[in-house]
Amino acid sequence: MLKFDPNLRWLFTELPMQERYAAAASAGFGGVEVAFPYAQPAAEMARVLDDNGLELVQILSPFDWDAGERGIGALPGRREAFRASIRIALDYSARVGKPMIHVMPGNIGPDLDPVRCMELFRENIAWAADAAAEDGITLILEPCCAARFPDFLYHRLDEGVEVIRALNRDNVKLCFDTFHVQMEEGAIAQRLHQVYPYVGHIQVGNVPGRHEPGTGEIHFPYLFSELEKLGWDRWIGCEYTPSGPTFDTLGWGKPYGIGAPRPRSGFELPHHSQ
Ligand SMILES: O=C(O)[C@H](O)C(=O)CO
Ligand SMILES: [Mg+2]
Repeated sequence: MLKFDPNLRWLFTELPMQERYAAAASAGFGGVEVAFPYAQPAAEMARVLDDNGLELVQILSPFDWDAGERGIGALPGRREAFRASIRIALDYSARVGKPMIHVMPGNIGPDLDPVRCMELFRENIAWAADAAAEDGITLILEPCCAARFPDFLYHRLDEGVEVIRALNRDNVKLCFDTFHVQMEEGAIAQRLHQVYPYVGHIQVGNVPGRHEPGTGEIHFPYLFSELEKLGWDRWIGCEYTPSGPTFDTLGWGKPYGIGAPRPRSGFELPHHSQ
C-alpha cells in the first residue's frame, strides 16, 4: 500500500508546531517532513518522533529562508557556508533516523551567470553527496516551478536528472513534486515513467491552488495506481495547502488508512482555524 507523510510546514498548521506530530499520527500517517527542524535539538526531535511512532522522512539543509534565500548550493562566494550547512544537516539527520536532505540551489539573480552557477551546484552536490554517503544519507534535488520560485536555478525535471546523471552518485535522487511538474511540464504520468529511475521522493499537491488530491485538475487516483504498478514503496510527501481544516480535507487518503481520527468519548479533535 502507498504510504504518505505530511509536510508539517503545510499541513496541520492550525496547531502549534509541537502538536502537529501527534495530529499527524492520529490521522494515520507514519512519517512527517519538517523543512527546518534545527531549532529543536535532535535528541528532543528523536523523542517526539518515537513518542508518536513517526519517521522523519525529509528535511532541508539550512539557509535563511526568511531573508529570501531559496538555498545556497549554486551561489558563488558561498562555498564555505554551503559546506557548513551540509555538515549541520548531516549531523542532525544522522541523529533523527537519517531523513533525506533536500539541498536547494538558490535564486540566480540577474548579476549571476546561470551556467557557472549550475557548474558550482554540481561541484557542491558532489562534495555533499560524498559526505552524506559516509552516513548512508540520501540527498534530494527538486526543480521547482517558475510560478513558485521565478529565479530558482532549475525548474524542469530534466535539469535535475542531468545533474544526477553527471554526478553518478547513488545517494543523489530527484523529488517528483506533482505541483511543480504540472505547473511546469504537464503530462505527469508520462513524466513520472520517464524519470522514474532517478526518483527518490514524491510529493503531492494539486493545481490550481496547491491543495489536496481531489480538488483540482490532477487526477490522483490514476497517478496513485500508476505508482502502485511501478512498485513505489517509498514515502509520498503531502506538500499542499489544505483547502479547509486539515482533518476535514483528508478524504482522499481513506484507501491508504489516512483520515480524521474518530472522536472517542473524552477525546476532542483539535480546534481549527483557517
Ligand atoms: O516548494 C517545494 O515544493 C519544495 O519541496 C520545498 O519544500 C521548498 O519550498
Ligand atoms: Mg516540493
